[in-house]
Amino acid sequence: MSIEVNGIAKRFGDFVALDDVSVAIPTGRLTALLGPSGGGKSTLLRIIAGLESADEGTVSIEGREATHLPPQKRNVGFVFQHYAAFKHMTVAKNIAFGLEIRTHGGLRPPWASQKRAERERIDQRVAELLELVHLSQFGHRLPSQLSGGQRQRMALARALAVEPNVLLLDEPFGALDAKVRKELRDWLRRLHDEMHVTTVFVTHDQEEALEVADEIVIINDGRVEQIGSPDDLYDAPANDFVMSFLGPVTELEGSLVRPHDVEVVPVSDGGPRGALQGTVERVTRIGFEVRLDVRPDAAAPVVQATMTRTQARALGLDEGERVWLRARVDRRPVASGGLLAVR
Ligand SMILES: Nc1ncnc2c1ncn2[C@@H]1O[C@H](COP(=O)(O)OP(=O)(O)OP(=O)(O)O)[C@@H](O)[C@H]1O
Repeated sequence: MSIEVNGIAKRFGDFVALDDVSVAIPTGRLTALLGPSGGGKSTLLRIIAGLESADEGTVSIEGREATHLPPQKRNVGFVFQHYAAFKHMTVAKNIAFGLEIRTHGGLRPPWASQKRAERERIDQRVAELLELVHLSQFGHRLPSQLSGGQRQRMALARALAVEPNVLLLDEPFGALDAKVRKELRDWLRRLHDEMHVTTVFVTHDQEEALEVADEIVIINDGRVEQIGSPDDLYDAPANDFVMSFLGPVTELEGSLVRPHDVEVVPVSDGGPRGALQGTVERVTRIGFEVRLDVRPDAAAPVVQATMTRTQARALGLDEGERVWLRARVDRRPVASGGLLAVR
């Protein structure tokens, strides 16, 4: 394991931000800390980085006890949502900064020949990093002359420059628009496949986590709800919270089910007897998908079902149509009160 967090507790005054959190993050993987706003994701990441200290518990990085180590001794790279670049330095200089500090602590080496050799080594490394983040032609620009997405890639290059054991990213694409976010997400996955640096990133975006991460840690209200691969979590959620957080859910005969797992058959077609009967109240077309709101005859909440346009057309489904409803898969009993069901 690359990072082991054990029994971490963190309070801000009376407020419990993290409560007995234990997580083991495997080496070389891309792990997402996912959960709703205020759940404690950033606090956990900052404790791993050493930017915040825990009230209880331990952190070890690459097998080394790190609970009381300062951030600069942990060999971690860090990227925030809003990256603070040195505005007056070029992109290349920004990336070189960490390398220069590391090699000679900011002091000039005494001999001219030494200085030249070192300069060449750093320049070469910066050129490699610029290529890695696809910014080769932008090295001479100032950060203000880059787009938001390019700036975040520069931030990643800077974090990677010192060859960290672990890369920690706090909503790295959070401030960007949806299209750029999506591009950077694909790019991060490819970059990770090339580099295999153990990476932990915070996100509140389910799709981002499901698409990019090898492992997902779901954090809510200062606690870990579940840890697993995207498939594990999606197919076998540990509880209603995880199920509802990872995708849409609807209530069908007292159980939670995903709308695309609701089978809808017109009553006129015979249909699966014994299922719930209802009337299609609304048909909404969203891109290739069709969403149906069906009001059951029995006193029960409206059921949502989704299917492709082709399926909807083949079934001839329209508003006012009488239909049978049935779940295609096992369902989860609804938590008391059914608060998580879509109504
Ligand atoms: N320095 C602080 N002082 C007081 N409260 C804090 C401090 N830092 C965080 N908190 C509180 O701790 C809780 C967890 O915050 P944290 O930033 O870890 O959540 P998060 O899951 O990362 O949320 P978001 O997605 O909104 O960033 C929040 O309720 C926040 O208000």
